[in-house]
Amino acid sequence: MAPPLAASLLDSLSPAARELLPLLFPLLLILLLLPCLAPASRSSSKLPPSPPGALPLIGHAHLVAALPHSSFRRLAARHPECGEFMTVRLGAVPTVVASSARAAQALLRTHELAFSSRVHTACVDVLTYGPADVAFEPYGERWRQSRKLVATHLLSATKVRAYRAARREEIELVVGQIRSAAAAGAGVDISELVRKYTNDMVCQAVAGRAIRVEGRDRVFRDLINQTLAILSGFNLENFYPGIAKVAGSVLMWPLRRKTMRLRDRWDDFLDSFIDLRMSEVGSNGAVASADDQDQDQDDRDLLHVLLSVQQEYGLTRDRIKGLMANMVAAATDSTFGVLEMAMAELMLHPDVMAKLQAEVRKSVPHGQNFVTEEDLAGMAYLKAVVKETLRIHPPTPLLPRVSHEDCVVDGYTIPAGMPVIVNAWALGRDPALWDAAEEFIPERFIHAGDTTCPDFRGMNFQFLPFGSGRRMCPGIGFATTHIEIMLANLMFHFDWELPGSVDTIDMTEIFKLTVSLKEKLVLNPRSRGDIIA
Ligand code: HEM
Repeated sequence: MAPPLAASLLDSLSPAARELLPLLFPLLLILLLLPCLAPASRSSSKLPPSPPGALPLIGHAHLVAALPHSSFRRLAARHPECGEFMTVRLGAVPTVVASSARAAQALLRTHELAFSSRVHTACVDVLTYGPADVAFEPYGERWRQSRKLVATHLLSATKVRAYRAARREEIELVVGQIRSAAAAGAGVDISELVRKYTNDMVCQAVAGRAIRVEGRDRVFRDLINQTLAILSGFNLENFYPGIAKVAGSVLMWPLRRKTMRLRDRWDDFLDSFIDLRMSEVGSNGAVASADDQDQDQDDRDLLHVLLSVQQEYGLTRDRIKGLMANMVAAATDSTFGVLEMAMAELMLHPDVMAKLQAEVRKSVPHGQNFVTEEDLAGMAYLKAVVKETLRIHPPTPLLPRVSHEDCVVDGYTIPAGMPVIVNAWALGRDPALWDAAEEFIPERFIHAGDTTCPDFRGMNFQFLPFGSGRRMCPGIGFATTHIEIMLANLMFHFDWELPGSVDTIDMTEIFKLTVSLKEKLVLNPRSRGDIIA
């Protein structure tokens, strides 16, 4: 999953390492050739087929461009023998890519347990405190415990409901900002507005309202951006683990130093929250801030809950930090990406936008000037628009797993420890499974009474925006509630136009583990002043 690999590799080297390169080269060559000189391993002959074009040293990396989901689909389509499963070599690492619904089902359902871990590297370990989070923690008892904690105390339907008032407050702020822009005849940066909204909401749910004080929400966003940049950038360990092991201290020094500095910033930031809460610990050992005392139990943020069960669950401080950082990072860009893409698609499809606005405006009782979460229940077209956005633009286009035991899948032997990727983006656009697969047509999700209409809860393998199986996303309810209520209000309050100088929307994507638009989405709002008091 490299940006053009050779260039990134050179960029990542320190000046000293670049000077050493001629000396290191023979060593690198021996390390790279070792697998070729060794007798073929028992299982390698049974790996899925590889597309042609692999080069010495870099394998298929030159064929994988900045949008790996799109490159993998192109490779699979060009070489029919690779259409379901293929083995691509990224640097020295063979990786199995699944590109069909049948292949996804084989990995994520039939052999679900064998593929329920994730690859992690030294950088991931540093940034995830171990790993001590949910997303990178290897499958096992500790992962189960962490997942249960966040599923119960952050992501359950009751908890999501408890943040209804905070959501409303946040959306009213956004609507107010857009209304001011509309009055001034100015454009609004939708990308920035919805990114801030999702980040603020998840930060509040994780660390409480104090997050907004002194611009700390901005610090959180910056930390997430830096973390995603490191995790999605070039890392020698991902492509040449052998070399990284032997010569890593020289070659990886710049990246390790950058990662450690970032981790120090995470530490300072998260420790400040934890210290503040600890200073509020009551005499009975229970964590209760002045704010919390009159808070409903369901309204307590994740940090509060983690501290109150710290002893019972044996949670270390690092684990608490790992879980907090993971929730904010996993929630922000994915949720924001759907809102941004939905608005972009609606602008490109004015007929869909008009139909959605009509549904939303009709569903809100006369005289009411805000779409409430109760109103959402009747909005079938809104839900279809969100689903269609998730189908055609899944914000996490690749589902990364690793096998933790040798496993025979469809006649191929995938050895323990091999990275496996399900290309969820390709599944959602497979012309064999979807009519007019490249078109944005929300109606495909609202055939009245049709129970075959695909759902995104992990059982329809042509539609996996949230993944599938025990590692599937635990944040579905949290995400869809935040997306639906914001989108409905954007449709209710405003009509939308492209800025005068622009005649279409640039849908070019950028990939940083999640996908979003490369250029920010700027639109001109027009207020529906007749409705708003
Ligand atoms: C539209 C928004 C979102 C999308 C499309 C999305 C998608 C995904 C996907 C595809 C995975 C990998 C699943 C797999 O390997 O099968 C995942 C994992 C995860 N997501 Fe989400 N996600 C979203 C929002 C959220 C939110 C709001 C949270 C939490 C507040 C969250 C927390 C997580 C966590 C913790 C994992 C790791 C689960 C594990 O490994 O056990 N996500 N998400």
